[in-house]
Amino acid sequence: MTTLLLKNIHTLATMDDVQRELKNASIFIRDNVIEAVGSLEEMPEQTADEVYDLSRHVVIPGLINTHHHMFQNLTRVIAQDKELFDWLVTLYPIWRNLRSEHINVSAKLAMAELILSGCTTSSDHLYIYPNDCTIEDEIRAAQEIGMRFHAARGSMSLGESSGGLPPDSVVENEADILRITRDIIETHHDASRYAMLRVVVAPCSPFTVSKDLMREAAELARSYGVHLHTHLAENVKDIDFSLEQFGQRPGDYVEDVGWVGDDVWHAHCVQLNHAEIGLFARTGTGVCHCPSSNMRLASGIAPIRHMLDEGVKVGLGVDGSASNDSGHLLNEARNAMLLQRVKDTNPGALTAREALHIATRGSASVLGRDDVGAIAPGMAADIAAYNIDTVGFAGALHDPIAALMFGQSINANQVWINGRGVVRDGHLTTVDLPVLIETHNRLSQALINGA
Ligand SMILES: Nc1nc2[nH]c(O)nc2c(=O)[nH]1
Repeated sequence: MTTLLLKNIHTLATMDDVQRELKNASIFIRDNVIEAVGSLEEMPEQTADEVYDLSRHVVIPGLINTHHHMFQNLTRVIAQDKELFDWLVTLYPIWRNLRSEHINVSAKLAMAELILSGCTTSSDHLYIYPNDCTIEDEIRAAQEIGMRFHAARGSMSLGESSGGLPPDSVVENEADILRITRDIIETHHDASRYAMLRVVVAPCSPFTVSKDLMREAAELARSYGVHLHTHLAENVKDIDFSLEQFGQRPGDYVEDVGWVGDDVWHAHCVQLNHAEIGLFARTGTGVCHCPSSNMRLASGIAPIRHMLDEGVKVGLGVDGSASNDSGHLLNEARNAMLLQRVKDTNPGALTAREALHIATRGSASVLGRDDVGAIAPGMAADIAAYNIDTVGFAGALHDPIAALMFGQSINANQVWINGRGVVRDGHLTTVDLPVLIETHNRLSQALINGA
């Protein structure tokens, strides 16, 4: 057993059930679990195997990212001025040449970027499997870097010739998709508390898979008790496709194929209407909000305030790096807060604390986890600490928690995942970042050049 004591914390946002915010606080950790939170006198021991003085830090629970396409790091800033469908059609032929090494390296790069921003748990929606790519390429990446990971086994089966958006050359056979997804669940899914790896069943979107696959995927997921994830109602073209192809709005579509419930979360949901928001609230269906991508692709502004008021579970996601094109989760929370104010022309539409709540507790609930997202006894030791002696905090020390959201989106100085220090003094401890960046750039350049 090893112990870790974080003490003298300048400001601690616990995000616990009563949203406690503490000054001069301490956290005591045994192995991978938080044992105590409070003053130093309240800790079970006043010292530990490792002790950190965080008197110049604001500390929060590790942020949680509920939607990404990590392979897209290789193809950033392409199709810069296109909406979703045209953007995808530009990129599919480049992604057609992905190989196993691309998936592994880009996932590690994406995870490095997320962790440095203070994110400790991420999902990734990997939906394209050309050549020798497998989801195990990114599972390996998560294990190597030490990130808590929800591997969403995506898929595309509806090629252009069947009325779908992607070219036939990048889609898979549905029987293969279901067989491989079952194998991945059986091999890798860990349902236990503090699990570092879970599997999610995740056909890509209504315009890339058949309704049969959606139905069968839901049955498969439920037979194993794993979560379901897809894209939904991302922009107006997406709604038009649903009406033309299925004669249904997204709400009717997801009800029809069994994709509502507290084991389901949908990315984007920009264009959900009032009735559909009610459906999501009644059924416990979750939403991942991706504000930067929605701005980049001009998809619209998701009605997050309305969703929260109706009781919809809302989490946060950076989305793929080809439509964001950054994977900084703190910045995503900032954009969520600011964008909702624009939507509602209301400076109180989303507060800093609410934005932080979405990025921690909201995201945890969307992923179906009650062991991450808060700093409280019995929770996993996933913690991010930001140095407040920085230019961005100058003048904001009276409220460092608000400054994290309103101010410059900085990187974390220290990050622990499952009790393990993965960022020390601003540097990743588990990967050689300069080497990783160099390898990633070499692979990216060759992929974009069509080599
Ligand atoms: N933002 C994104 N939306 C998508 N829909 C879909 O089918 N693929 C994507 C994607 O990569 N990004």
